[in-house]
Amino acid sequence: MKIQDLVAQIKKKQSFLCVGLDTDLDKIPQHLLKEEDPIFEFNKAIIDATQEFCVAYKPNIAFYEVYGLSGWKSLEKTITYLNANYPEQFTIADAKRGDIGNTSTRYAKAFFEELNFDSITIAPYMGKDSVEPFLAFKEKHTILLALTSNTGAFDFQTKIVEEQELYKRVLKTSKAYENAGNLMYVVGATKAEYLKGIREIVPESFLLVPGIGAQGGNLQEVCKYGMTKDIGLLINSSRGIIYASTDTKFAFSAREKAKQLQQQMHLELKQLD
Ligand SMILES: O=C(O)c1cc(=O)[nH]c(=O)n1[C@@H]1O[C@H](COP(=O)(O)O)[C@@H](O)[C@H]1O
Repeated sequence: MKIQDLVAQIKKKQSFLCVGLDTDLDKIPQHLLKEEDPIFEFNKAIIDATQEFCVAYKPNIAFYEVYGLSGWKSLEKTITYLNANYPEQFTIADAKRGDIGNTSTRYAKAFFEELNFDSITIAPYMGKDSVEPFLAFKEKHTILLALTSNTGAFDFQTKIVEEQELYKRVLKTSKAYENAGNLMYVVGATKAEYLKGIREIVPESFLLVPGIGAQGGNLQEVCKYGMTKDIGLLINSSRGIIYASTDTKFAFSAREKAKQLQQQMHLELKQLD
């Protein structure tokens, strides 16, 4: 998907919400466990119930890998369902990959070609030749971890390297990569106060912002410092939406949560007009 198409969807739906499909068999409603593929049935119900209020879905791959072959099948069915029924939705494989060049190319083919995701999350630690194989794919997007939402972010990302915080160096250095136009960045909602400085380096790039809801990040704070004239934000919520309730009304509860967030986003977007 092209960025212009994503921006058009955001404006049309008045939402820059990404729903995280971190689907856990221990947390989904128990009545689904009798289905042949409970993970897919859960995802399908959540997608159908929330799609009106969001513009993106982000399955975190760990939640599928943990179930081996059957988990991969559930993931494949989920992305196929999304692409077939809601092709306007931007899809993110939250896989946090990155390796030497030829290996990165295999990861890119797996998620961009075999599974047909629009984007993938990538760790920048191995540098240019580990990231560029992902950037080589046209109309696909590489979402580089910049400043993450967890406390461990302070172990390395905020440390000074050549007179600058490492996450700022990641932003600056990656801007010079080949096909850098395909880059987006992850910035945790719990680090909203850093967004002003981040926008000085990447004024227009789209940011994937996880960490509202369960992790305590604040949507208004993120918008205040992170929003651009073309919005430039995808705000993710996983547990806060998909486990809003765990009874037979789970899909309706998820829809209500997504709707609440969409309404808050609508208010933020009105300020851009
Ligand atoms: O890349 C991510 O999506 C990510 C980066 C980050 O810094 N923090 C973070 O929480 N995430 C992911 O975003 C999701 C957050 O889930 P909730 O806290 O349940 O909304 C999980 O899938 C995390 O793996």
